[in-house]
Amino acid sequence: MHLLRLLHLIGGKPLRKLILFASASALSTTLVLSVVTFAAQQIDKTREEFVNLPLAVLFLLSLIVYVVFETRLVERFASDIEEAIDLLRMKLIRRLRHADLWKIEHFGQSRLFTNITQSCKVVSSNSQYLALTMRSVIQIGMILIYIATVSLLSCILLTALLAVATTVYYRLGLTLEKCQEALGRDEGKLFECVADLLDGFKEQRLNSRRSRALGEEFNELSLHTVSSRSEMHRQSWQQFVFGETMFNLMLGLVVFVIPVYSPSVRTELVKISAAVLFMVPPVFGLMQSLTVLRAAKAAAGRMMELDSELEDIVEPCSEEAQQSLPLEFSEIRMENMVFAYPAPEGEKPFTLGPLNLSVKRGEVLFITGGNGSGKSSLIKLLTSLYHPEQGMLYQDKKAITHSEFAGYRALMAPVFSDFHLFEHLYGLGEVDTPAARELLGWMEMERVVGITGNQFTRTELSTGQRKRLALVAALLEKKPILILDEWAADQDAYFRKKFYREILPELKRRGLTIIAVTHDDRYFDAADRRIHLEYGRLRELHANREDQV
Ligand SMILES: Nc1ncnc2c1ncn2[C@@H]1O[C@H](COP(=O)(O)OP(=O)(O)OP(=O)(O)O)[C@@H](O)[C@H]1O
Repeated sequence: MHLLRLLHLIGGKPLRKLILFASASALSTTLVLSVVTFAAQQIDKTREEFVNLPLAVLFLLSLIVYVVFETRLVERFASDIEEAIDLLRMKLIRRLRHADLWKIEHFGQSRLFTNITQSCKVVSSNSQYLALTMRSVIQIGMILIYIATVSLLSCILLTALLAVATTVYYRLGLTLEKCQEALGRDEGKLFECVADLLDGFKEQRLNSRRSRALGEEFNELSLHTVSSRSEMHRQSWQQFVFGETMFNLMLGLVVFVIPVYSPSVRTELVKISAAVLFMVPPVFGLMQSLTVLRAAKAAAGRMMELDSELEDIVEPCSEEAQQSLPLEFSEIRMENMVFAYPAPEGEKPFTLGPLNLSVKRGEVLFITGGNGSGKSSLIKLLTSLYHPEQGMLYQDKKAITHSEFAGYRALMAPVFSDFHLFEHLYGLGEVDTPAARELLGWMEMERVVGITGNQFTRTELSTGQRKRLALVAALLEKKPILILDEWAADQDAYFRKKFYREILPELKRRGLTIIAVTHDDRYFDAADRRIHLEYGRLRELHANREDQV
């Protein structure tokens, strides 16, 4: 079972301890039952008027043992399962951090997000039911043994009835689960519709026909959800009524059926009925936990599955085995690199290459080309985030192998076209405050945002402003190569000019190597070299002319 496999992550011992606590708790309840029925019998036999003190003490002791072990069981299980979830979650994040970009792009973000956040929550909030199941099963077993010591026939009949009841209850639970899944799907569609409404709020406000159609769609989906939810409640109630009925049937079996087949048992009917009544909490506990546990089990299964899938998409070389490369270099080079995107059957795949490109230290290189010509893909290849089908990357004479990717990437600080602005400047350690202040001033952002600790004071800004901050963050990394993908596209005319005429030359003067994807033909002369891409093929051009070299 996935939950137990999850517990195994923190070693086998916790499980043994849990079984021990569950057994002690179950044993003490059975002892309470024996003491109560024995005391009742004694009172009936001897007609004593005084309390049987030793029995009362034993009763209290058993109760104390029960409370102590039951509390320890739940506490222990909660902390063990949280520890196991934490281990698995850390493992997932570690794998995710080292995943191959191409594979992660095709993995499905929502699935990753749901599993790492939601599934952990489901397992965490429902898994205490595993402790309840464990304790309930042991307790039912002990009570049945107790009944067997009183009447073997009663024990056999009650066990058979209990087995049938549990099986049917479980099957009813499966139907209920299907209803819950259907409800989940319907609710998902409903939430998508709400998300559509919020994301496209402006568009729907400006178009009343679209707004009405969206409203009608929402009504239809909402009605669907209502009927799915009603069906789920019906099934859930049916399951509950079945559980109660089966329980009453057990009592009926004791009082009306068993005496017919075993007349000698008549004197013990009180004992057996009391034992059956003592079974109420564990039987209901078991039934309740079976339903809830299925959700926790499914969530734990999803996390385990994600773990093994992520194992397949991590880059082949572990973090520990990565070797560093010298930060000094005279050139980085792509040699005969070919990369093809998969294409639908019968269609020609977009192929980049063969690419041969050398970038010298201190050079400003512009990459130009039409939409879809392969510029961003080339950047991903050059930064070793995508892996080619053929060809290699070189740092000077050294071919970059899997174990040197981290060292090679350490040369570069990027601002991608679909950049993410981290509010925290992760990995910078102590921020060089004067340098940060100078950069913010340079980007004309010093009045808008500051840096305290190693965090921007705000990031809710316009796209152009956020890009300026992303450039500040990249420059604070103090890497020798700056990679920019259409950085100036969101800047106003004034700042675009400042970028090409002031910032880039100053960065070059400071010794940075700059590789920039750009469409700004007015400023092509700001580069030392320009390469142009057309349908994945590369041509080298003069920086300010279209003609081929
Ligand atoms: N994930 C993908 N799966 C399949 N094909 C893709 C994928 N991403 C890009 N492509 C294909 O690769 C080609 C190059 O894409 P790329 O993003 O590198 O172009 P680009 O030159 O950066 O374009 P733009 O100027 O529009 O940003 C595109 O024509 C597209 O068809």
